[in-house]
Amino acid sequence: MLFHVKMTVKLPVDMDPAQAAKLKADEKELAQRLQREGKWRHLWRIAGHYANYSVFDLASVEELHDTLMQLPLFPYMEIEVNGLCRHPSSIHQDDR
Ligand SMILES: O=C(O)CC1=CCC(=O)O1
Repeated sequence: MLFHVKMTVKLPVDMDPAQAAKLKADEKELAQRLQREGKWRHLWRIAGHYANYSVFDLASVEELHDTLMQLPLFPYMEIEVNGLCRHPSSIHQDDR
């Protein structure tokens, strides 16, 4: 199942810079592992925002929920999710 996810990061302005750097490094490590596993298909910065558009390929809504909750930055993100399905006019044979 494909999910389009918008993540907007809102770190507290008074967060300790070392804590923020650790959260970002941990987030990057997990994000790159999930990309290597093929679960986090796309990760795009939204220009001009501390936010991203991502596409996840996961087995279920439950797996999406668990994956998002594991993200180190989860407590500091606003997350919007939309499920994706094939468009009848799409010329692409697969969904990649
Ligand atoms: O910077 C972001 O948009 C949040 C984020 C997601 C994966 C990552 O490494 O950072």
